[in-house]
Amino acid sequence: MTRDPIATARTLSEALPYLQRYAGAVVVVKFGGNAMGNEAAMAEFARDIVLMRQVGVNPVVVHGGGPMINDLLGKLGIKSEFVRGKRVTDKATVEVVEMVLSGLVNKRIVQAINDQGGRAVGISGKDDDLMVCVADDPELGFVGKPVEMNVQVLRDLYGAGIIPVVAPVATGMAENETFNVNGDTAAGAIAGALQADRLLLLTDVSGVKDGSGQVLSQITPDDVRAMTESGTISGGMIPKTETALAALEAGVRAVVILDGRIPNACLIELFTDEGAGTLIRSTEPRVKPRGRP
Ligand SMILES: Nc1ncnc2c1ncn2[C@@H]1O[C@H](COP(=O)(O)OP(=O)(O)O)[C@@H](O)[C@H]1O
Ligand SMILES: CC(=O)N[C@@H](CCC(=O)OP(=O)(O)O)C(=O)O
Repeated sequence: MTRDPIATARTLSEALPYLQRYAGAVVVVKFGGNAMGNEAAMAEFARDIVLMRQVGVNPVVVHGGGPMINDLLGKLGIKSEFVRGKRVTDKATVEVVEMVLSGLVNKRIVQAINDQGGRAVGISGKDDDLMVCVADDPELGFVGKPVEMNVQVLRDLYGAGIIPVVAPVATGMAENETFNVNGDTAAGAIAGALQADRLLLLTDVSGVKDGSGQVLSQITPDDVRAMTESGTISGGMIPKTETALAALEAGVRAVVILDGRIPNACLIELFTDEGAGTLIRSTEPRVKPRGRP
């Protein structure tokens, strides 16, 4: 590929207001299992995260790994089903979930970030009691609903220049209890507790689509409620938009649902005029701020 050095320099120059705007910001990024794709996509994601850290953003990565859990459950001959976008989780399943999320997937992301020159440390919701849960719904078994968040460990990590990578597995109120937490739910709870500037939910669709299949560039919580009522928002999009509304309620400034499979998705959203995906925020129009606030 031939590169135009003038265009490269211009791109960097145009990013200046956004670099200034996001210096010191806390950005929680949910990396879904479907967005992880192949090794190249993983490396690309890791590079974006390292670049964010390099320009003074404090990224916190929260990951999923549903397809990877399905793989191991399949090999072990354990069946599992989903109810309203969440996996019904019995004792055998929760052990597999913890193995896959806290082990395989978490360490794969940590390694990818470190390979790009970042300093990533992988933890789960159990570490330092980051996320304490109760059962979400008796029908779902060991699926957790976060009720107590202890996010100081994340502040300590990013304060020291480290990129925390969080597996959505949590501890319960009783001793020796383990909960499987939906990755979107975990990311929203963490973003809310940190009062994050942005929550980016990376998935495998280009954003929230309207009835005719067009991606909407910005919607309000009222739009989300109306679209859920009418059935325009359904399936796996429900936990995402529910998470978005809860996060906004908790004080997160804006939530973006975007396609993690497109190259440099996070950078496009944070550092370009166009942005990416669907921004969910209360009322203000999608006008990117110029320079320091
Ligand atoms: N209005 C909508 N706009 C976009 N996607 C939607 C909408 N309603 C339902 N969906 C579905 O939600 C899915 C995304 O959720 P999911 O597959 O659970 O993502 P992930 O695995 O990244 O968490 C899309 O693939 C799409 O099929
Ligand atoms: C309760 C629940 O559904 N937990 C999810 C956790 C992983 C996840 O959220 O993965 P994605 O983001 O890749 O979908 C699960 O067991 O699949």
